[in-house]
Amino acid sequence: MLTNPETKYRPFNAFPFPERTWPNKTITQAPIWCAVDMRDGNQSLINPMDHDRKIKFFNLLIECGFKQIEVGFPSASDTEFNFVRHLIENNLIPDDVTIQVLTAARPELIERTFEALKGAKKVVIHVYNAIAEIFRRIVFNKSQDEIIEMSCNAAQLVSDFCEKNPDTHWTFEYSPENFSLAEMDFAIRICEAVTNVWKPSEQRPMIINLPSSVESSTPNIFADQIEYFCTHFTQRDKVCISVHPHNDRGTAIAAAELSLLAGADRIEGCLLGNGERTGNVDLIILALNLYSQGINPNVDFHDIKHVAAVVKECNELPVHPRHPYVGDLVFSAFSGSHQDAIKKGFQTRQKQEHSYWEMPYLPIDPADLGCSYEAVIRVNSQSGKSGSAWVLQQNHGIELPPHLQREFSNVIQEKTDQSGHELTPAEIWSTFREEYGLTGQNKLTLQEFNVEQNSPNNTKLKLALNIDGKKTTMIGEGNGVLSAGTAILKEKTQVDFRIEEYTEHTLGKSSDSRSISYIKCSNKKGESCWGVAIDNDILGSSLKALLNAVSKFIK
Ligand SMILES: CC(=O)SCCNC(=O)CCNC(=O)[C@H](O)C(C)(C)COP(=O)(O)OP(=O)(O)OC[C@H]1O[C@@H](n2cnc3c(N)ncnc32)[C@H](O)[C@@H]1OP(=O)(O)O
Ligand SMILES: CC(C)C(=O)C(=O)O
Repeated sequence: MLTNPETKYRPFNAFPFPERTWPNKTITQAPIWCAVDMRDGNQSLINPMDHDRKIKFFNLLIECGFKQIEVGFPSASDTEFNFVRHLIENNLIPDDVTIQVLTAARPELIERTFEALKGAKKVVIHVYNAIAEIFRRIVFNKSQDEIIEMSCNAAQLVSDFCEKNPDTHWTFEYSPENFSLAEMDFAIRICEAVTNVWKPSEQRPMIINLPSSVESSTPNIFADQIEYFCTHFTQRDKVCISVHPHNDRGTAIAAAELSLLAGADRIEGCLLGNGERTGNVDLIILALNLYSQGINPNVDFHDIKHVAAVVKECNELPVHPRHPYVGDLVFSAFSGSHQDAIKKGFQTRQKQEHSYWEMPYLPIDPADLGCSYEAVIRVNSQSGKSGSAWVLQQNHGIELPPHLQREFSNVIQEKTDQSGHELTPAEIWSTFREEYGLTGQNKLTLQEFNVEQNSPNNTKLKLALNIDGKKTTMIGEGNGVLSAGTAILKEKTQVDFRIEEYTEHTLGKSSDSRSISYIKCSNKKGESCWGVAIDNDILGSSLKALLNAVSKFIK
């Protein structure tokens, strides 16, 4: 039996901070990014990355334009240690990239970490220890002062190692782990103490990284914590403030964005949000959120499918089809009213005078991420007339007349209702061809024709037809080719019909483009049929479309 939550859980103990200013701010520029996939991401994998997967991930992060990359926890294992050595010894770190490594505040781990870093050009040396009350009590059994002493001793040791390795450009980073669970004044006190040991300067800059190691509150509270820290930390101008949001409540993105309003300069996270438990904040989402607001994120995801494929391979984890910007379904509309709006959006875009992206239901242009427009509309039983019309337009250049869109949509609806499945573009195309006579398997097929224009209002047409396999030649007259054809077909088939609608256009833009004609005929019983045909010339396509429509009246 479940216990009542009120007897088991307590609400987050937020602190009052009415001086907050972040709600009135907006984000105007990208933060400094640090990708921690190869450390925080890696430590959460079922099978941590081996050397080859790490190299692949490192190269991907460089391709995407990350300039700070946490490459590992060198004291954790030989794989981690050797990987860092491999990068340094083989000169694999571009000059504009700084590697970052993590160590706990333990002397033997710090020593091993510096061994791994010998000969590196630029390094962020990142030290952490947990500071929240529950960790002080349960994990360390230490008082606040003892925890400060542990951090400062570690900071001093790090500083000594840096002094001994002056050829490397060092940046210090300190993370008061589980900052967001800690008492704010204690977090500030411990960071002031570490800063006093490190004495940051231009030569030895310092980052204070404020993690929500376990996300435990709503994102506005995290933003308050960040603003409180930034406004109460006495050496704010000497340090870069970084955040490291985890996603336990599913709000890491919001927490990261609000923390930028609250004063953070830098964000640590992972591609696709990999990381401990529910993951770290997803850097792809954050960057593309900025991009779609007209802010240059300073990282490049122009081929998002490639990025996702490498991340999937290295992490051995799947990507959810609804994952923002990346999932297979995020640029696809199945539902009719969405499809209609998107189709109209693309039509409007061809005529619009400005270049801004204004597209119903598509907050970002899929083409900017290397995705095609083909899949923005997919067809199932939730779809409407614009769905199948879009598929024909995108794949075959076909511009269905509005009434035919409606009629074809009913045909497709019947199929999707029956099958319960999506119809692929190939299935939609073959249904269209069968339905409107484009397969060439009709009662009436055209062999040859000849047109004589006797006067502006008199056309003589000679048609060589195949009717149910038998060849017949007939002659008829009318005020145009279609009326002459109608006269011939009425006589030959004994069907009393008339042409209700006729449209044609070229398929493609070159001089040898083919023509497509659409004809709707109705008979005395009030039945109507559409025929469609494609031919090298417009007379051929219109006569064939007529035959295709009339064929349907012949049982
Ligand atoms: C929030 C984070 O993601 S922090 C990063 C966490 N990442 C990892 O742990 C991955 C890499 N880690 C490892 O491979 C291993 O933990 C190692 C090799 C580094 C260390 O392994 P071990 O020596 O077995 O230590 P273990 O992992 O059990 O750590 C627990 C000990 O470290 C202490 N400790 C934990 N964090 C810290 C810290 N930041 N600073 C100082 N001591 C710490 C604990 O109090 C405990 O000490 P105790 O045994 O005296 O009680
Ligand atoms: C080491 C720190 C930054 C960390 O990974 C966390 O707190 O989640």
